[in-house]
Amino acid sequence: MATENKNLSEYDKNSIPNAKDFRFGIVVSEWNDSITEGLYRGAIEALLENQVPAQHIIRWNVPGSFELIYGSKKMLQTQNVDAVIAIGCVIQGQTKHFDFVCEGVTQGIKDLNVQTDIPVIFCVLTDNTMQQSIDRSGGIHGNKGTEAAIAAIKMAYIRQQASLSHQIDNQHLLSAGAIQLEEGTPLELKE
Ligand SMILES: Nc1c(NC[C@H](O)[C@H](O)[C@H](O)CO)[nH]c(=O)[nH]c1=O
Ligand SMILES: CC(=O)[C@@H](O)COP(=O)(O)O
Repeated sequence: MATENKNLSEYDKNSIPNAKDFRFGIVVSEWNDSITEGLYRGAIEALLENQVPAQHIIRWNVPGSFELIYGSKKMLQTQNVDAVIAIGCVIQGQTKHFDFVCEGVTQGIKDLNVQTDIPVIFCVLTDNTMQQSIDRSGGIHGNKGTEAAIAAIKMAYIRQQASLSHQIDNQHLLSAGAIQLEEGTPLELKE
């Protein structure tokens, strides 16, 4: 279904997990900043609307969308976050550069999701015209930043539940004597 048939800002508020304890990193590209600032506003408003404390949100700026890869990697490596939102806007110019930037940032963010344990949300517009970007960053088609923030909350929750499930499995295996901890290994179930 194309974006024109779906408002990017609409979501079922009853389907959103409690996000008050989650921490989020937001990496924002400075290219097309009139658009990326609109995407950021959509994201921050959705996070705050879902009880994420402002002090649980860390923002870094990078020069362009291609740098979202490195910025997101360092964010998740050095900051205590449960998800990262990568915000950018790539608009077709006169050359093939658009294709390489879009493919590069897409593959780079995909790689971060494969190679690390922190979800990185792809909030990068890849548009033919500035008007298309305006329409998707708070215009007639809603705000992709809102969509990305909701995705970030849901993925942080999935990560949390997966971790808890794994710890409970280990506890059961320990109790059944199926596995043993190395001497001195503390057993603690994280909240
Ligand atoms: N043309 C756009 C760019 N280009 C810049 C690259 O993202 C990158 O910063 C540069 O190649 C140096 O590594 N970036 C955007 O985000 N949007 C564009 O439309
Ligand atoms: C996505 C880009 O890098 C592009 O907007 C740059 O414009 P041009 O292809 O005209 O150099």
